[in-house]
Amino acid sequence: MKVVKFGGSSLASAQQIRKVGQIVKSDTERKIVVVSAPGKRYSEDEKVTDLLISLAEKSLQDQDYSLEMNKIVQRYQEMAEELSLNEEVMVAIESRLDQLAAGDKSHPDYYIDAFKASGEDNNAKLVAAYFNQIGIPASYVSPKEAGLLVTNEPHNARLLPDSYEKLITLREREEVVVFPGFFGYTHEGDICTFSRGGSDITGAILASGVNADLYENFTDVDAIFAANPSVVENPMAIAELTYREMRELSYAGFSVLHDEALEPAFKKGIPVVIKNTNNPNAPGTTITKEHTKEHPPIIGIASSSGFMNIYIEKYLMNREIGFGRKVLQLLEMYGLSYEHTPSGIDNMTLVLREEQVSPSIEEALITTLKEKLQVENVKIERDVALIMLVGEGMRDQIGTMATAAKAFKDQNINIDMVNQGASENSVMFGIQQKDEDKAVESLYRAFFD
Ligand SMILES: Nc1ncnc2c1ncn2[C@@H]1O[C@H](COP(=O)(O)OP(=O)(O)O)[C@@H](O)[C@H]1O
Ligand SMILES: N[C@@H](CC(=O)OP(=O)(O)O)C(=O)O
Repeated sequence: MKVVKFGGSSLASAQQIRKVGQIVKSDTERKIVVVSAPGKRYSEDEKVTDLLISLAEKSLQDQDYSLEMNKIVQRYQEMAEELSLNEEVMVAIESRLDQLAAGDKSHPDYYIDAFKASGEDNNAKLVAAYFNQIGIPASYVSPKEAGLLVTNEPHNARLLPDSYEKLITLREREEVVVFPGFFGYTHEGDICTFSRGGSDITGAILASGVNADLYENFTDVDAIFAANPSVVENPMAIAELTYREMRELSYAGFSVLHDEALEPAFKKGIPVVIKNTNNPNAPGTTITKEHTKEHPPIIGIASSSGFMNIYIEKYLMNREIGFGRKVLQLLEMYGLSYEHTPSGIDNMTLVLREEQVSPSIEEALITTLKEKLQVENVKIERDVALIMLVGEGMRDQIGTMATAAKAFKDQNINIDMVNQGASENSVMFGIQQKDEDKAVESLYRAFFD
């Protein structure tokens, strides 16, 4: 049995949905189909999820949201008409949107999440109707009915593991299950979505829940490339990579697969294949436990911006028992999560996502570090990008650092921070955001050309 997820780009128009129908029809093992909301049809187009967020925000402020509502309804309407679906589908979609607009606004985050989730929910109803029309017996199944339970964290929910007890029963369905991605229900019955791009997570959860043989993730590229194709021209396609490598690459910017989508598949050892809806015969990229084929020592180069460094200096820091704990406790006190903590003898750098740290939190943090922990120097650097060189083969390769350092030097890029774990699966470089693309291009040339 295969679980198949189709991303927003694969479901953006009637023409794309027809391709999806053919892909599902061509393999009877494709029994569970997870769908995203309609994505972009062309680069300047709007994703339905983004339209739903602006609609909900306007509605919360009692502003006129008719423009967004019309655009959303029109997106589904055009697809339903072109696919010659009967009126029932559009009646259900429009009445759900009206019901949401009239919903409880006393908890804005839940109000927004219910709207966000409707993008996938309505699309699943439409796709199920289309499958039946072309002779694929199918039914829409809601996360509530299937028992997909999540934490009470709007915009950033996580799966509650007891969901698995019920999800296994999806295996018993005769017909193809069409399941909306991106959200689940809390124990209290509220809708909470995963973070953006989270339909990939739903696909992985269902694959794990039903013990699938394969999780196929259909998108709009032939493979995962060794570098982001919008930064490097014609990057090399990766035939195979491990969960560990993919986890690091998707964390650091390979948006083609959500980084949280790997854990459920990894735990059960279910292989994941990335494939192209527009070219389904291309072999795609397989993500597995171990490499089975020959592969280069560096498998990919990813980059991600929006980080900040908090550099802390205190003489004899290395002798002070509990200093690191106290620093991290301070972060906890301000509700901040940290990404990395490279350190020296008398200094420590905290790498954080900068969107969490408002100027007032920054000021309070500096004051507390100086007053409570007697830190001598605190330096803040914003607009930091992280560049990640990933590859399990790096371990047995001499000279990786030398090649990377030369690539940075050739482009006159200053390295602010280097972080390499003992596992030697990856090396991370902190640089200024303005140099991000230049750094990826230069590293790509150094390792792949
Ligand atoms: N290393 C990479 N390899 C392939 N695609 C990448 C990579 N890094 C970023 N991408 C981008 O990921 C996109 C596919 O992901 P996404 O937009 O989430 O698709 P979907 O709509 O199918 O969910 C590609 O179109 C590509 O621009
Ligand atoms: N529609 C949601 C969830 C998702 O996974 O979408 P996509 O498959 O288009 O990345 C979003 O835009 O975040």
